[in-house]
Amino acid sequence: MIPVSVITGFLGAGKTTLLRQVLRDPRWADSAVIVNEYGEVPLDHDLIAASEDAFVSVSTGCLCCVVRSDLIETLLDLARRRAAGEVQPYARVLIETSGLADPAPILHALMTDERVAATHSLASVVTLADAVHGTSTLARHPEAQRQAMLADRILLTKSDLATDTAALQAALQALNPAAPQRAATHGAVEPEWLFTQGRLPDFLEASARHSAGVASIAITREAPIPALALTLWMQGLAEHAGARLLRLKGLVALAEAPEKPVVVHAIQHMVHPLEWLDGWPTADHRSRLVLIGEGIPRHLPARLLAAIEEEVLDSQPPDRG
Ligand SMILES: Nc1nc2c(ncn2[C@@H]2O[C@H](COP(=O)(O)OP(=O)(O)OP(=O)(O)O)[C@@H](O)[C@H]2O)c(=O)[nH]1
Repeated sequence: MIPVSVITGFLGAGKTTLLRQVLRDPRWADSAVIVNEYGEVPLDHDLIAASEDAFVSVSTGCLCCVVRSDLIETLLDLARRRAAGEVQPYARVLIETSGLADPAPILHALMTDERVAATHSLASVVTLADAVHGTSTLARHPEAQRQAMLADRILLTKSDLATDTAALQAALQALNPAAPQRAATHGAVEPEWLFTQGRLPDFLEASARHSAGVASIAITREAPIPALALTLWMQGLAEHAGARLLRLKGLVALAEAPEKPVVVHAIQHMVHPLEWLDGWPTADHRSRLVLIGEGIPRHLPARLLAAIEEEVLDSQPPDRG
């Protein structure tokens, strides 16, 4: 599986600057980069290509669907060339989205295209917020809010230019209480923090909080969950919450193999195929699920899970139950 990370953030937030900095690190230079720009002139492409020895493919377009299909085809074409030995065997793909993009359709496309899912896994969504303009951008642009809501990690850029980032940090925290935040200047941040898979505990340990309509709801379970119950629960949630479910993430001990947790990952109602880890990343072996949603009744997810679990356990043959 080739890990894919998505770098998003409003226009001018510093995405290209970050990418250039990351690619300068010899350990991260073996990344393929896809830049998704609006407009006719692929400027970022040149900026990155001029400075670094990495592959850059550009897809341009204005409509989400155009961008989306271009992006998928670009990704698949890269993978084909990688498999054929036509390009270096890059270790990961970093996608820079357009500053105006709501990342949800892009994440959907990545997670639901079967050809992509067969060879790629979504490692992280990194959102950049400009310390100078971030607060007003968030207030004015729904795309910027969506970018913050869907982040796994939030990087505050241009902290050298702003003396007080407390208001921006609070606004981001309100939109996405689960995403850890860090400040950086000119993209100087450890790439591991941004792009390494398995940082789920950060996300999961954040406390559940309410904000204007958006809430983070956490479920923690001591006992392993039967695989069937988990599947039915996710289906039930998708039916009940639909598009109001913005993000679901979890690390779950399945009753069938509790020593190997599965990573549960969904964006809105699209569920990513389950991914098994070789072992637990920390000493905490409880199942933990976090949902970020708009207007989902706080107790609905936990109650639904409990009801389905009971149903599944009851229906098991006595010798197994
Ligand atoms: N002072 C300062 N300037 C920065 C920092 N990060 C980025 N910049 C500058 O901000 C401007 C925009 O940065 P880019 O990296 O092009 O931003 P982007 O998000 O790729 O922009 P778009 O592709 O247009 O959305 C450039 O002039 C950068 O040099 C920072 O941490 N500090």
